[in-house]
Amino acid sequence: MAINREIWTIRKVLEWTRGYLAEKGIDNARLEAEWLLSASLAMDRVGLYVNFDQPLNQDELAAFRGRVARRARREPLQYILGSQEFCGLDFEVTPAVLIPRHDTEVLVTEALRLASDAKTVLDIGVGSGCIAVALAKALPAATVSGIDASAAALAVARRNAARHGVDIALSEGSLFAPLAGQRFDLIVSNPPYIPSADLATLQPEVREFEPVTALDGGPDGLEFYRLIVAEAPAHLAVGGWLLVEVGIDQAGPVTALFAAHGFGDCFTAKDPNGIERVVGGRAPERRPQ
Ligand SMILES: C[S@@+](CC[C@H](N)C(=O)[O-])C[C@H]1O[C@@H](n2cnc3c(N)ncnc32)[C@H](O)[C@@H]1O
Repeated sequence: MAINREIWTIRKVLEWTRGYLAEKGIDNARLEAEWLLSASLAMDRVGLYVNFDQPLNQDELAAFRGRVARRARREPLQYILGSQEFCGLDFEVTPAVLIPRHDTEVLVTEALRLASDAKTVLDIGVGSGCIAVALAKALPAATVSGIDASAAALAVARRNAARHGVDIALSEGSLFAPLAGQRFDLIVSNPPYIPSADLATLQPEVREFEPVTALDGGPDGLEFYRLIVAEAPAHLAVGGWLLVEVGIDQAGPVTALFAAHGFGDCFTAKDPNGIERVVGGRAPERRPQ
């Protein structure tokens, strides 16, 4: 796309970009080229197909080139486009937040299956707000709270709550620190869970662009589960549920943590790829004081 005098139609731009992005190691290069061009022309993908022979003007080419260059450096498509769909809702994403993953939707599904009568809900590590907003939409009578250690992530969560017309009580702090004395019917969390030594092996989109504070789960990846499972009983109502997302091969050790802290009705649930993705359990019985 360097020769200025050439005529670059939508068809030609897409063909060139598919090849270029594929060379840079990007799967689904054609589809990504279409998303990037759609954003640059403010035209949906069907529009691209029906206007294949339309030439791009210099401004359109410049805007598109900038986006392609970012993607070629392996910046995630979602940060370039500024959004990601989750549970059928469109979320703003910036480099301050983890990009919502479809695998996480099973956490929302299980929470709604088990605790559809929850009146008070807490999401620890709220990030973009995807889980908290999806739960708030599905449980309009519930009061939903979210905690994150990152002020920048909370700003994104606040905009996503406003975008979807839900009220979420957002607080900055570590785990349960801002919540002394508060109890919830349902606590959910998708905490950082990548073992520290594995961070360097992640694909560049994740390793170089997503916030490390959303990924690093300590030496064995289980650091946050130890803290959350130990502290959750003091913040769960009688019969309340704790549900956490887990990484590959973590369901066993995390279930053991739940059992060691007296949780009942412990279960695991798989994501659509057949990987154990959620561990849950009910608040341990409270001993008389
Ligand atoms: C894996 S991301 C999950 C984000 C979002 N809930 C989702 O599922 O896409 C984990 C989140 O935990 C936050 N976090 C990391 N350490 C924390 C801590 N000590 N207390 C509260 N939140 C923390 C990160 O800032 C990040 O937003």
